[in-house]
Amino acid sequence: MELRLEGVSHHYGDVEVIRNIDLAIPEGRIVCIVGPSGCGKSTLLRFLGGLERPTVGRVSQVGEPPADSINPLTYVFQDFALLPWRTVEGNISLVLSDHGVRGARAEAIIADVLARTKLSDFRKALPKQLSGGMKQRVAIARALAVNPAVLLMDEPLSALDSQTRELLMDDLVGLWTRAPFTAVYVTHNLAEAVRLGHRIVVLSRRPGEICEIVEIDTPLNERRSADPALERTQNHLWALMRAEAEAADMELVND
Ligand SMILES: Nc1ncnc2c1ncn2[C@@H]1O[C@H](COP(=O)(O)OP(=O)(O)OP(=O)(O)O)[C@@H](O)[C@H]1O
Repeated sequence: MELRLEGVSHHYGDVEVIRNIDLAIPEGRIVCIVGPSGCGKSTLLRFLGGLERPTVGRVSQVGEPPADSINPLTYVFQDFALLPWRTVEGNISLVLSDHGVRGARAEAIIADVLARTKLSDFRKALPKQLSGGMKQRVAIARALAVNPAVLLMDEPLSALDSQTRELLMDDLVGLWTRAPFTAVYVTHNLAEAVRLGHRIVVLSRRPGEICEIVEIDTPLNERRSADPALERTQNHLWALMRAEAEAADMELVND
């Protein structure tokens, strides 16, 4: 299933936050959205997930979600959003039972996603017993459990230290390489974007318009952190964003 934004603009009251966005999220690809604070990245993600509607324009789903998809559009948030009183498996079983999936089918799904996210030994742990990286693995496992057509990820690694971010990026690359998924990945971090994005959408400061869409052909599992071509792409992205980020900073100060 593909997602499309066509001619999307949005106002909150008198404030124009998004202007004239046309964007496709192709099946089996990770599309990163980068841009300065307040440019409308999370708002776009809410439109894509159907949580909110744009003032102008169309958000559409093209094609069908996988037949066994339990929740076609699933979010992963920066703050993990785990229930502290439920174990790792309890957090995952809850979203399954919310969709009527229980018993042996739920057990099989939970075992599968825990194995894929290297959490099998932690199924009985409570969130407070886990590091930040492990908590985010649980959130990713929970999202994968519903076999989404599109994963909507809002700064999923921002709350983590840099080493943990590296490990989680490796995990996401491994997960995608073994079973390609479709994702929209909002981030401030350009290193994450060039590591994980097949397509990187650079937004201007508010109102967010598309400055450029950068495609990266290097397969995800061949991308290395010191790769000169990726560094060039990252520098190019930063050159696009720098003036916008500075101007956005000034706007925040003056708000
Ligand atoms: N529900 C709302 N009501 C009014 N204004 C809103 C609402 N949600 C977001 N905004 C404003 O819309 C603009 C875009 O917000 P959004 O959170 O989408 O930006 P962002 O690019 O994700 O920001 P950041 O990078 O800081 O997370 C901001 O100016 C924000 O204050």
